Amino acid sequence: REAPLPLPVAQAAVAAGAAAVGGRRAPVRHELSLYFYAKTCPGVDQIVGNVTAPRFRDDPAAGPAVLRLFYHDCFVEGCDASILIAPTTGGGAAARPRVERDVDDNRNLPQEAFDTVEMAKAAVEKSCPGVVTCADVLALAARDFVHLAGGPYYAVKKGRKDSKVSLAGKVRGSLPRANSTVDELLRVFASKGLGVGDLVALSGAHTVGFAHCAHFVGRLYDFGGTRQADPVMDARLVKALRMSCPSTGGSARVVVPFDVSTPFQFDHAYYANLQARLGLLASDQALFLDARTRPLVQDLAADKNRFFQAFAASMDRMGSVHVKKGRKGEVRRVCSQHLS
Ligand code: HEM
Ligand SMILES: [Ca+2]
Ligand SMILES: [Ca+2]
Repeated sequence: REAPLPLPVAQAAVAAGAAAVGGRRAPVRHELSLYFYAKTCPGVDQIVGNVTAPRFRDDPAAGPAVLRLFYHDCFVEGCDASILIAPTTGGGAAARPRVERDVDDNRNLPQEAFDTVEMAKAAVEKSCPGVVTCADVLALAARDFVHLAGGPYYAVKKGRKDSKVSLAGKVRGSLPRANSTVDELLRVFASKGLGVGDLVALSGAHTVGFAHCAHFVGRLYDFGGTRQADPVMDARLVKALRMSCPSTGGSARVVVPFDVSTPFQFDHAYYANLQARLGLLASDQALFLDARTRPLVQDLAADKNRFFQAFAASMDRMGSVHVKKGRKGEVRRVCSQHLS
């Protein structure tokens, strides 16, 4: 298969997301419900949809960015909108408490993702003031963007409370890195109650969106101290990526697509790319190299519908991680600020 190279180089874009392949059930957590707002805000899905659809049209980069935001929320202290709390300003940098967004792993989450959630929340507040949480709005918006990009439409359960805190210290160890091994990926996912099927399916979110050079440049010039490119990466891809990402002196703003064949379409091309050694991050390509995940990659590469089903099921599980209920949480009015 000829992959269309060289790659387009776009200016900074962002996103988040992933899916899961069948198999193991996550442990039962707090129960969310499709009908949580049936009496208090029955139109909530529609209201959010009225914001996400025009956003996708006007600024397609907001889609992957919001999907990634949802993932970064759920993996740190559960799906509680803790990621949305804005860094405080003034009072001197040393004095202010550091929030999740202050941590390196979250710094390049684009502002447009936060703005999109804030717009959807504002629309919901107009119809149902003080009722729907930011955590639920984020889950709905992520679903919408998957669907708008051509992915599956799945029902989103609701009833998450927003967090009362956002602490920088909670991020470390909760998010895998671009060079994580499959062992590490599995360990982090397991700590959220997610299994190997979830890891493979949710990683399929990298069928859309872009990454900054810093996350994969180590594979291009000096892999493991060899002064060579990662031998696993397709040589044409190495060449194309080197054009976008010089070994020194490149722009920190350059981004390249995860999926060289259909970067804007939510399809199952990600998995065929892994088979063709066109995975961008080491953590992506590793899913095809490891015997535990390779059969799942092959399975999803072969069947788009199976990927869509697995992704939807895993998004449901990821969206239920450590959900807060009752007085353990709040319903924020503005997603970037706690109530008090
Ligand atoms: C399995 C472990 C994962 C690792 C190591 C990982 C790592 C990364 C990295 C390094 C980037 C590039 C960020 C940048 O340079 O701006 C990225 C982007 C992205 N991630 Fe992941 N990710 C993982 C799982 C997930 C999951 C579970 C989802 C969602 C379900 C997801 C959705 C995305 C999306 C959509 C983007 C593109 C963002 C954009 O274009 O704005 N990722 N990821
Ligand atoms: Ca969170
Ligand atoms: Ca794609």
